[in-house]
Amino acid sequence: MISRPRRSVLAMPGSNARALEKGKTLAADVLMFELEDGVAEAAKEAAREQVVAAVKGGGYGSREIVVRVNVFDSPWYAADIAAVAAAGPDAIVVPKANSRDDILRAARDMKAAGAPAHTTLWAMIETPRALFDIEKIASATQEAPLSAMMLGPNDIAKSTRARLTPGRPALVAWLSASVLAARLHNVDIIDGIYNDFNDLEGLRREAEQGRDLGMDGKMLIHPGQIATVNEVFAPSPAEIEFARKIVELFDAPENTAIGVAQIDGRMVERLHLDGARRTLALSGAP
Ligand SMILES: CC(C)(COP(=O)(O)OP(=O)(O)OC[C@H]1O[C@@H](n2cnc3c(N)ncnc32)[C@H](O)[C@@H]1OP(=O)(O)O)[C@@H](O)C(=O)NCCC(=O)NCCSC(=O)C[C@H](O)C(=O)O
Ligand SMILES: [Mg+2]
Repeated sequence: MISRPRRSVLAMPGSNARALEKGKTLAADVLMFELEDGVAEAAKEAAREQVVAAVKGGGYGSREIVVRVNVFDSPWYAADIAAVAAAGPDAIVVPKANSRDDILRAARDMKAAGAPAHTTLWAMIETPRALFDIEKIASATQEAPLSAMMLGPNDIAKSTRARLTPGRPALVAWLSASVLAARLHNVDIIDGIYNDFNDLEGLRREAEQGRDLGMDGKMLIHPGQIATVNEVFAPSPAEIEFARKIVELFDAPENTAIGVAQIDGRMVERLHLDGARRTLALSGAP
Protein backbone atom coordinates (compact mmCIF):
# COMPACT_ATOMS: atom_id res chain seq x y z
CA MET A 1 0.00 0.00 0.00
CA ILE A 2 1.27 3.51 -0.81
CA SER A 3 0.50 5.83 2.07
CA ARG A 4 0.31 9.62 2.10
CA PRO A 5 3.47 11.50 3.13
CA ARG A 6 3.72 12.01 6.88
CA ARG A 7 7.25 13.43 6.92
CA SER A 8 6.51 16.20 9.40
CA VAL A 9 3.92 16.17 12.19
CA LEU A 10 3.84 19.59 13.88
CA ALA A 11 2.29 19.73 17.34
CA MET A 12 0.65 22.90 18.58
CA PRO A 13 -1.18 23.53 21.85
CA GLY A 14 -4.93 23.75 21.28
CA SER A 15 -4.92 26.70 23.66
CA ASN A 16 -2.70 28.72 21.31
CA ALA A 17 -5.00 30.48 18.82
CA ARG A 18 -2.08 32.09 17.01
CA ALA A 19 -0.46 28.68 16.39
CA LEU A 20 -3.72 27.14 15.14
CA GLU A 21 -4.04 30.00 12.64
CA LYS A 22 -0.38 29.92 11.65
CA GLY A 23 -0.70 26.20 10.89
CA LYS A 24 -2.70 27.13 7.76
CA THR A 25 0.48 28.59 6.24
CA LEU A 26 3.08 26.05 7.36
CA ALA A 27 4.58 23.30 5.17
CA ALA A 28 4.03 20.44 7.63
CA ASP A 29 2.37 17.33 6.20
CA VAL A 30 0.38 16.88 9.42
CA LEU A 31 -0.73 19.32 12.12
CA MET A 32 -1.42 17.87 15.56
CA PHE A 33 -3.77 20.00 17.66
CA GLU A 34 -2.81 19.22 21.23
CA LEU A 35 -5.20 18.86 24.19
CA GLU A 36 -3.02 16.68 26.49
CA ASP A 37 0.30 17.56 28.14
CA GLY A 38 0.83 20.73 26.11
CA VAL A 39 -2.29 22.36 27.60
CA ALA A 40 -2.57 23.51 31.23
CA GLU A 41 -5.46 22.11 33.28
CA ALA A 42 -7.06 25.53 33.59
CA ALA A 43 -7.14 25.86 29.79
CA LYS A 44 -8.45 22.38 28.87
CA GLU A 45 -12.07 23.28 28.15
CA ALA A 46 -11.25 26.44 26.20
CA ALA A 47 -8.60 24.57 24.20
CA ARG A 48 -11.11 21.83 23.30
CA GLU A 49 -13.62 24.42 22.06
CA GLN A 50 -10.95 26.23 20.06
CA VAL A 51 -9.66 23.01 18.47
CA VAL A 52 -13.15 21.81 17.55
CA ALA A 53 -13.83 25.21 15.93
CA ALA A 54 -10.54 25.01 14.01
CA VAL A 55 -11.26 21.49 12.74
CA LYS A 56 -14.78 22.47 11.66
CA GLY A 57 -13.61 25.77 10.20
CA GLY A 58 -10.99 24.10 7.98
CA GLY A 59 -8.69 26.16 5.78
CA TYR A 60 -5.75 23.79 6.24
CA GLY A 61 -5.61 22.64 2.63
CA SER A 62 -4.05 19.22 2.08
CA ARG A 63 -2.46 19.11 5.54
CA GLU A 64 -3.65 16.16 7.59
CA ILE A 65 -5.32 17.37 10.80
CA VAL A 66 -5.01 15.17 13.88
CA VAL A 67 -6.10 15.95 17.44
CA ARG A 68 -4.51 14.49 20.56
CA VAL A 69 -7.10 14.03 23.30
CA ASN A 70 -6.42 13.58 27.03
CA VAL A 71 -5.76 10.17 28.60
CA PHE A 72 -8.66 7.80 29.33
CA ASP A 73 -8.63 8.22 33.12
CA SER A 74 -8.49 12.03 33.04
CA PRO A 75 -11.46 14.29 33.79
CA TRP A 76 -11.37 15.52 30.16
CA TYR A 77 -11.27 12.35 28.04
CA ALA A 78 -15.01 11.76 27.68
CA ALA A 79 -15.78 15.31 26.60
CA ASP A 80 -12.68 15.41 24.37
CA ILE A 81 -13.49 12.29 22.39
CA ALA A 82 -17.16 13.21 22.05
CA ALA A 83 -16.48 16.72 20.75
CA VAL A 84 -13.41 15.93 18.65
CA ALA A 85 -14.86 12.83 17.00
CA ALA A 86 -18.00 14.72 16.04
CA ALA A 87 -15.85 17.45 14.46
CA GLY A 88 -14.28 14.81 12.17
CA PRO A 89 -10.51 15.42 12.01
CA ASP A 90 -8.36 13.10 9.92
CA ALA A 91 -7.31 11.28 13.07
CA ILE A 92 -7.59 11.24 16.84
CA VAL A 93 -4.33 10.61 18.69
CA VAL A 94 -4.58 8.37 21.77
CA PRO A 95 -1.90 9.41 24.28
CA LYS A 96 -0.12 6.80 26.40
CA ALA A 97 -1.84 3.92 24.61
CA ASN A 98 -1.00 0.76 26.54
CA SER A 99 -2.82 -2.06 24.82
CA ARG A 100 -4.83 -3.27 21.86
CA ASP A 101 -7.92 -2.83 24.07
CA ASP A 102 -7.10 0.86 24.50
CA ILE A 103 -7.29 1.31 20.74
CA LEU A 104 -10.51 -0.70 20.48
CA ARG A 105 -12.00 1.40 23.29
CA ALA A 106 -11.08 4.65 21.55
CA ALA A 107 -12.55 3.28 18.31
CA ARG A 108 -15.84 2.45 20.06
CA ASP A 109 -15.98 5.86 21.77
CA MET A 110 -15.19 7.65 18.54
CA LYS A 111 -17.88 5.75 16.66
CA ALA A 112 -20.45 6.36 19.41
CA ALA A 113 -19.74 10.08 19.11
CA GLY A 114 -20.54 9.96 15.39
CA ALA A 115 -17.06 10.20 13.92
CA PRO A 116 -17.11 10.21 10.12
CA ALA A 117 -15.65 7.23 8.25
CA HIS A 118 -12.49 9.13 7.28
CA THR A 119 -11.41 9.70 10.91
CA THR A 120 -8.72 7.20 11.94
CA LEU A 121 -6.77 6.65 15.15
CA TRP A 122 -3.10 7.18 15.97
CA ALA A 123 -1.49 5.62 19.05
CA MET A 124 1.18 7.40 21.11
CA ILE A 125 3.84 4.87 22.17
CA GLU A 126 5.40 6.33 25.30
CA THR A 127 5.12 3.92 28.23
CA PRO A 128 7.07 0.80 29.23
CA ARG A 129 3.89 -1.28 28.72
CA ALA A 130 3.46 0.04 25.19
CA LEU A 131 7.11 -0.55 24.33
CA PHE A 132 6.76 -4.18 25.43
CA ASP A 133 3.40 -4.72 23.74
CA ILE A 134 3.81 -2.60 20.64
CA GLU A 135 3.08 -5.46 18.27
CA LYS A 136 -0.24 -6.11 20.04
CA ILE A 137 -1.10 -2.41 19.88
CA ALA A 138 -0.30 -2.28 16.15
CA SER A 139 -2.43 -5.39 15.61
CA ALA A 140 -5.50 -3.38 16.68
CA THR A 141 -5.59 -2.19 13.07
CA GLN A 142 -7.30 -5.51 12.25
CA GLU A 143 -10.40 -4.38 14.19
CA ALA A 144 -10.07 -0.60 14.53
CA PRO A 145 -9.12 2.22 12.14
CA LEU A 146 -5.58 2.54 13.52
CA SER A 147 -3.43 4.19 10.83
CA ALA A 148 -0.28 5.31 12.65
CA MET A 149 1.77 5.04 15.81
CA MET A 150 3.98 7.86 17.12
CA LEU A 151 6.80 7.72 19.68
CA GLY A 152 6.82 9.97 22.76
CA PRO A 153 10.45 10.29 23.88
CA ASN A 154 9.77 12.69 26.74
CA ASP A 155 7.34 10.31 28.42
CA ILE A 156 9.59 7.35 27.55
CA ALA A 157 12.51 9.09 29.27
CA LYS A 158 10.32 10.00 32.24
CA SER A 159 8.94 6.50 32.75
CA THR A 160 12.13 4.50 32.04
CA ARG A 161 14.84 6.96 33.24
CA ALA A 162 16.56 6.43 29.89
CA ARG A 163 18.44 9.54 28.80
CA LEU A 164 17.84 11.33 25.49
CA THR A 165 21.50 11.63 24.52
CA PRO A 166 22.90 12.20 20.99
CA GLY A 167 22.43 9.08 18.87
CA ARG A 168 19.74 7.87 21.32
CA PRO A 169 21.61 4.65 22.25
CA ALA A 170 19.13 3.98 25.07
CA LEU A 171 16.18 4.12 22.67
CA VAL A 172 17.41 2.41 19.52
CA ALA A 173 16.11 -1.06 20.37
CA TRP A 174 12.65 0.36 21.10
CA LEU A 175 12.65 2.46 17.94
CA SER A 176 13.48 -0.59 15.84
CA ALA A 177 10.85 -2.72 17.59
CA SER A 178 8.32 0.00 16.76
CA VAL A 179 9.29 -0.07 13.08
CA LEU A 180 8.93 -3.88 13.00
CA ALA A 181 5.48 -3.76 14.58
CA ALA A 182 4.35 -1.02 12.22
CA ARG A 183 5.52 -2.85 9.12
CA LEU A 184 4.04 -6.16 10.29
CA HIS A 185 0.61 -4.53 10.59
CA ASN A 186 0.89 -1.97 7.81
CA VAL A 187 0.51 1.18 9.88
CA ASP A 188 2.77 4.24 9.72
CA ILE A 189 5.36 4.88 12.41
CA ILE A 190 6.36 8.44 13.32
CA ASP A 191 9.53 9.21 15.28
CA GLY A 192 9.31 11.41 18.38
CA ILE A 193 10.19 15.04 18.99
CA TYR A 194 13.60 16.70 19.30
CA ASN A 195 13.23 19.15 22.19
CA ASP A 196 16.08 21.57 21.38
CA PHE A 197 14.24 23.32 18.56
CA ASN A 198 17.02 25.83 17.88
CA ASP A 199 19.56 23.06 17.16
CA LEU A 200 18.82 22.24 13.53
CA GLU A 201 22.01 20.22 13.01
CA GLY A 202 21.10 17.98 15.95
CA LEU A 203 17.57 17.69 14.58
CA ARG A 204 18.92 16.68 11.16
CA ARG A 205 21.14 13.97 12.64
CA GLU A 206 18.27 12.56 14.69
CA ALA A 207 15.82 12.73 11.77
CA GLU A 208 18.31 10.91 9.53
CA GLN A 209 18.74 8.26 12.20
CA GLY A 210 14.97 7.78 12.43
CA ARG A 211 14.63 7.64 8.64
CA ASP A 212 17.43 5.07 8.37
CA LEU A 213 15.78 2.94 11.07
CA GLY A 214 12.63 2.91 8.91
CA MET A 215 10.47 5.69 10.37
CA ASP A 216 7.94 7.42 8.09
CA GLY A 217 8.37 10.88 9.57
CA LYS A 218 9.05 12.85 12.72
CA MET A 219 6.94 14.74 15.21
CA LEU A 220 7.92 18.41 15.65
CA ILE A 221 7.26 21.18 18.14
CA HIS A 222 8.32 24.32 16.25
CA PRO A 223 7.78 25.65 12.71
CA GLY A 224 11.53 26.15 12.38
CA GLN A 225 11.97 22.36 12.35
CA ILE A 226 9.69 21.65 9.36
CA ALA A 227 12.02 22.29 6.40
CA THR A 228 14.83 20.14 7.80
CA VAL A 229 12.59 17.15 8.46
CA ASN A 230 10.68 17.44 5.18
CA GLU A 231 14.00 17.33 3.36
CA VAL A 232 15.35 14.37 5.34
CA PHE A 233 12.22 12.24 4.82
CA ALA A 234 11.67 13.15 1.15
CA PRO A 235 13.32 10.92 -1.45
CA SER A 236 16.45 12.59 -2.91
CA PRO A 237 16.65 13.39 -6.67
CA ALA A 238 19.07 10.47 -7.06
CA GLU A 239 16.65 8.09 -5.29
CA ILE A 240 13.77 9.30 -7.48
CA GLU A 241 15.81 8.81 -10.65
CA PHE A 242 16.90 5.32 -9.60
CA ALA A 243 13.31 4.41 -8.68
CA ARG A 244 12.12 5.59 -12.08
CA LYS A 245 14.67 3.35 -13.81
CA ILE A 246 13.55 0.33 -11.75
CA VAL A 247 9.89 0.90 -12.61
CA GLU A 248 10.67 1.43 -16.29
CA LEU A 249 12.78 -1.73 -16.38
CA PHE A 250 10.34 -4.12 -14.74
CA ASP A 251 7.20 -2.57 -16.24
CA ALA A 252 8.45 -2.90 -19.82
CA PRO A 253 6.37 -5.57 -21.65
CA GLU A 254 9.52 -7.16 -23.11
CA ASN A 255 10.93 -7.67 -19.58
CA THR A 256 8.12 -9.67 -17.98
CA ALA A 257 10.36 -12.76 -17.74
CA ILE A 258 13.22 -10.81 -16.09
CA GLY A 259 13.58 -11.15 -12.31
CA VAL A 260 17.00 -9.63 -11.84
CA ALA A 261 19.08 -7.07 -13.74
CA GLN A 262 21.61 -4.31 -13.22
CA ILE A 263 21.04 -0.57 -13.23
CA ASP A 264 24.03 1.78 -13.01
CA GLY A 265 26.19 -1.07 -11.72
CA ARG A 266 23.79 -2.13 -8.97
CA MET A 267 21.82 -5.35 -8.89
CA VAL A 268 18.06 -4.86 -8.80
CA GLU A 269 15.42 -7.55 -8.37
CA ARG A 270 11.69 -7.51 -8.97
CA LEU A 271 11.30 -7.26 -5.16
CA HIS A 272 12.60 -3.67 -5.44
CA LEU A 273 9.61 -2.64 -7.57
CA ASP A 274 7.19 -1.91 -4.71
CA GLY A 275 9.74 0.27 -2.94
CA ALA A 276 10.48 2.13 -6.17
CA ARG A 277 6.78 2.80 -6.77
CA ARG A 278 6.45 4.08 -3.20
CA THR A 279 9.43 6.41 -3.68
CA LEU A 280 7.84 7.86 -6.81
CA ALA A 281 4.45 8.23 -5.14
CA LEU A 282 5.93 10.00 -2.11
CA SER A 283 7.98 12.30 -4.35
CA GLY A 284 4.86 13.33 -6.24
CA ALA A 285 6.53 12.17 -9.46
CA PRO A 286 4.28 10.69 -12.15
C1 LIG B 1 8.12 25.54 22.34
C2 LIG B 1 7.17 26.69 22.14
C3 LIG B 1 6.45 26.99 23.45
C4 LIG B 1 7.97 27.94 21.72
O1 LIG B 1 7.02 28.95 21.41
P1 LIG B 1 7.43 30.46 21.12
O2 LIG B 1 8.25 30.96 22.28
O3 LIG B 1 6.18 31.22 20.78
O4 LIG B 1 8.37 30.32 19.85
P2 LIG B 1 8.80 31.39 18.82
O5 LIG B 1 8.73 32.77 19.40
O6 LIG B 1 10.10 30.96 18.27
O7 LIG B 1 7.68 31.29 17.67
C5 LIG B 1 7.86 31.88 16.41
C6 LIG B 1 6.57 31.88 15.65
O8 LIG B 1 6.14 30.54 15.43
C7 LIG B 1 4.88 30.31 16.06
N1 LIG B 1 4.92 28.97 16.65
C8 LIG B 1 5.75 28.49 17.59
N2 LIG B 1 5.53 27.21 17.83
C9 LIG B 1 4.51 26.87 17.02
C10 LIG B 1 3.84 25.62 16.79
N3 LIG B 1 4.16 24.51 17.49
N4 LIG B 1 2.87 25.60 15.86
C11 LIG B 1 2.54 26.72 15.16
N5 LIG B 1 3.14 27.92 15.32
C12 LIG B 1 4.12 27.98 16.24
C13 LIG B 1 4.75 31.41 17.10
O9 LIG B 1 3.39 31.65 17.35
C14 LIG B 1 5.43 32.54 16.36
O10 LIG B 1 4.56 33.00 15.34
P3 LIG B 1 4.49 34.54 14.92
O11 LIG B 1 3.54 35.16 15.88
O12 LIG B 1 4.00 34.53 13.52
O13 LIG B 1 5.89 35.10 15.03
C15 LIG B 1 6.16 26.38 21.01
O14 LIG B 1 6.89 26.17 19.84
C16 LIG B 1 5.20 25.27 21.29
O15 LIG B 1 4.24 25.45 22.01
N6 LIG B 1 5.42 24.10 20.67
C17 LIG B 1 4.52 22.96 20.71
C18 LIG B 1 4.39 22.38 22.11
C19 LIG B 1 3.45 21.21 22.11
O16 LIG B 1 2.49 21.15 21.35
N7 LIG B 1 3.70 20.23 22.99
C20 LIG B 1 2.92 18.99 23.01
C21 LIG B 1 3.42 18.04 21.97
S1 LIG B 1 5.04 17.45 22.33
C22 LIG B 1 4.79 15.80 22.70
O17 LIG B 1 3.86 15.26 22.25
C23 LIG B 1 5.75 15.08 23.54
C24 LIG B 1 5.41 13.59 23.64
O18 LIG B 1 4.15 13.38 24.18
C25 LIG B 1 6.47 12.93 24.46
O19 LIG B 1 6.13 12.36 25.51
O20 LIG B 1 7.63 12.99 24.03
MG1 LIG C 1 3.97 12.32 25.89
